[in-house]
Amino acid sequence: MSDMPTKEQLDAVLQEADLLKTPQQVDDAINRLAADITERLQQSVPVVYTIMNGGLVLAGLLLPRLGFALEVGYMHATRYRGDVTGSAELQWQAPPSVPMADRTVLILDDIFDEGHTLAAVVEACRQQGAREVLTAVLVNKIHDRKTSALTVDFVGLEVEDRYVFGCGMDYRGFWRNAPGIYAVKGL
Ligand SMILES: O=P(O)(O)OC[C@H]1O[C@H](OP(=O)(O)OP(=O)(O)O)[C@H](O)[C@@H]1O
Ligand code: HPA
Repeated sequence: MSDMPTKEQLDAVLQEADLLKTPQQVDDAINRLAADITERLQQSVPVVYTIMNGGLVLAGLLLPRLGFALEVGYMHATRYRGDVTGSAELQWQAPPSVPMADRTVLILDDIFDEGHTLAAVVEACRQQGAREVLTAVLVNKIHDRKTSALTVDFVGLEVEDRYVFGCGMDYRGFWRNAPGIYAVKGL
């Protein structure tokens, strides 16, 4: 990955970006996710795993809206490592933090793009003996380059085929904290 961008460059990225989803649209989507997940999982006492770093914002906003007994864990798997294109190989920087044998598992992530990351994580959960593995993402990116047959169980929002950031998603490691969902100018 290239050198760290300057503050001026980072500010310009946000200023020039296209706002695809407002903070209100994100909030409404997370309410819908919470209702659908509650209906499906409220009896299951699941382990809810966040995939770091991208899933962090979704987890923080979603978990308090789930009013049933659950356990929380995290894992850090990365394919992009701060770049805007993914490498073939998934790197595990932190393996799953809570045992999942014979449990219902819900995986939270920010974005389902080409699908490598979530497919690999779901496979890892199955190998560790999870009884059932469900997935939830804030954003599904619409294109025909999906690399896995995985169907995400709970999707908050759909976005067009551009490089997006905000609400957990980064541009070169930055702007995960942007409160809406933005597309980088020219990408
Ligand atoms: O569907 P895919 O094409 O596999 O892309 C989606 C994944 O890419 C991002 O992770 P990244 O590897 O950038 O790590 P991060 O969460 O630390 O940003 C994002 O958080 C997803 O986990
Ligand atoms: O469009 C994206 N934005 C941020 N992170 C990502 N990881 C995969 N696709 C994206």
